Amino acid sequence: MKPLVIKLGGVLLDTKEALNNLFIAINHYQKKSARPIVIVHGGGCVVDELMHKLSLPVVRRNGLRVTPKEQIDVIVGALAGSANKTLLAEAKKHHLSGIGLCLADGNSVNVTQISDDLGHVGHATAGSPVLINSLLQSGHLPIVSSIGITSSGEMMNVNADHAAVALAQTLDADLILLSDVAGVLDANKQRIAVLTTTQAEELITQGVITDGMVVKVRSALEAAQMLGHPIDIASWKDTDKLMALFAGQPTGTRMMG
Ligand SMILES: Nc1ncnc2c1ncn2[C@@H]1O[C@H](COP(=O)(O)OP(=O)(O)O)[C@@H](O)[C@H]1O
Ligand SMILES: CC(=O)N[C@@H](CCC(=O)OP(=O)(O)O)C(=O)O
Repeated sequence: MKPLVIKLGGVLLDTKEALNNLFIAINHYQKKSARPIVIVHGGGCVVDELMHKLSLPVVRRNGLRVTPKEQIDVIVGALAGSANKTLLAEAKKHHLSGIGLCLADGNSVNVTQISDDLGHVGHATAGSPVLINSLLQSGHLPIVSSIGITSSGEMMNVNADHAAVALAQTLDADLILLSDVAGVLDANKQRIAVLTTTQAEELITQGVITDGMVVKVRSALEAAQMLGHPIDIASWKDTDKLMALFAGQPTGTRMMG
């Protein structure tokens, strides 16, 4: 059975009740289904809060955080440290055997620097499935942060949607991108049930899809094309629909590629 990669991020990491509900759903699903789960996470909000406390500037370009050399250490601390361990703690509380990893562990996702302009921001591509598959076979729940390391040993900050796509490719897995919205919304703020590449690019041009959702939508469409099946963008807030979502029902926006 194909593994299921679930991408988490955003304010979820700061929302105790929603995290609790999500892990209840993961626990129930793991008891009911033989399908292994892998979590990939970001934590842009956790990074923003830390930057604010440290009086460091937050600069994003096309949805990606500009990450100067002198900031990569604190960003690694926030994502591979605080955010990763927050999720690991939640897994433990729900009696799930979480293993905290980053993209570089087991060379699961390969990362190269995108450009000097963005600094320590990585482009992610599929790597080796060996480590994560062996963890899944022994009943663990891998929880993977979006921090990667280049072949020359440089730490890179990877957008977590990009990281999730690359990891889903590594594992030939199904992929769900969870966010704080019901799905991709149209100009009237209504959830769009199904979206193709052409429709999505029109909505981006019209300014209906903006900010982080542009990266998410393009990542999902790329993944749908590469994996050969649709990808769902859905809400972590819809607790009662999570089990159905994990089982393959479209509760958010189904991205067709
Ligand atoms: N058309 C759209 N539909 C839904 N959300 C959108 C849209 N355009 C912009 N957004 C914004 O994108 C956000 C989700 O992207 P992002 O903040 O990067 O999510 P996450 O941190 O969960 O990965 C939403 O909270 C919303 O503010
Ligand atoms: C390069 C880049 O933009 N990295 C992201 C990584 C975290 C992330 O993507 O978190 P969410 O999924 O919560 O948005 C950042 O620093 O915010």
